[in-house]
Amino acid sequence: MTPKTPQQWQQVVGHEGSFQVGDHGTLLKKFCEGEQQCYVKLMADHLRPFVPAYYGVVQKENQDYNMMENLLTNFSSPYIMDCKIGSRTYLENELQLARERPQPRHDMFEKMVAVDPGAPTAEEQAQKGVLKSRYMQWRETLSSTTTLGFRIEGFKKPNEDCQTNFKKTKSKEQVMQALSDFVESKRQIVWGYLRQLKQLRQVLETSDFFKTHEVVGSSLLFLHESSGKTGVWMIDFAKTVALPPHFSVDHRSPWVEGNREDGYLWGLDNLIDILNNMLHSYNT
Ligand SMILES: Nc1ncnc2c1ncn2[C@@H]1O[C@H](COP(=O)(O)OP(=O)(O)OP(=O)(O)O)[C@@H](O)[C@H]1O
Ligand SMILES: O=P(O)(O)O[C@@H]1[C@H](O)[C@H](O)[C@@H](OP(=O)(O)O)[C@H](OP(=O)(O)O)[C@H]1O
Repeated sequence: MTPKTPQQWQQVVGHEGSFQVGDHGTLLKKFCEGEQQCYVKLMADHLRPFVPAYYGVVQKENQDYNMMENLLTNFSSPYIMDCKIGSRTYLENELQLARERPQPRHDMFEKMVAVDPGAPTAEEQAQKGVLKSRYMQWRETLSSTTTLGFRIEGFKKPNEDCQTNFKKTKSKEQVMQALSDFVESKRQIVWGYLRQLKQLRQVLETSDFFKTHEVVGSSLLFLHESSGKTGVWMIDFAKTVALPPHFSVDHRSPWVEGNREDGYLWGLDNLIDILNNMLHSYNT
């Protein structure tokens, strides 16, 4: 592991308190066994260049962590964006669990009401709670997850606060507007991202890992700096699970319960199309 300096890290979105900055350009994420298994397999897969390097499990103050590469150390003054890829953000077994043991969540009710006071049903209003699966589906349809197969979770520019106000960014035009803001309408940056996303798509089509896994709730982390340097990595495999033997998905077909489709490639196709449109619009 090559020591890298300076050590810097900023979290754009995701659970608070899950991360710690480690030594030598590493990042520690609270241990999740499923995620560990994915990283171990990914280190031996064609996808390896598109994921943070994984260094194993470490313990700190009685907490286990997965230790990985802090991707920000490759950049001096990074612009950072997190896009959640796929047409679905919850696992099929989460739906099953919600049916068997419904547990209305007050925190999710509050988050829902904060965005749209009219969104909860009469029953949800009465119990001041919503099921997680219902909340996640509501978030998907409110944003571009259902219609485009990806959504912008947030971004951060150097010396500015994080922007995370994208829950209602849904139409192609709204998404383009937000992406243009992130890249500050710079042709070279869009071009760099497009090149890397197309490479990623090619590698995904040949990856054994991707062939055999349902990839849900995973993000692409976009990093660039004003010099024109760009990079894209797949992160967050906490809800990426191995498919049963001989079970296959094409990552593009619509999801119906039981088919395990995640819409990952469909979302990536749409994201590439949108960036292509942006590139052409900057020409004129
Ligand atoms: N390897 C990495 N290098 C640099 N930054 C990272 C890395 N992994 C994660 N991050 C930062 O942390 C944020 C959250 O990461 P991640 O999606 O893994 O967390 P999470 O808590 O599992 O999220 P979710 O709420 O989607 O479950 C990302 O948006 C990014 O800003
Ligand atoms: O973005 P929001 O609107 O804040 O909603 C959260 C987001 O969907 C996370 O992806 C999800 O964690 P998982 O991906 O791990 O399910 C979390 O569930 P949680 O509260 O149960 O952690 C939600 O609260």
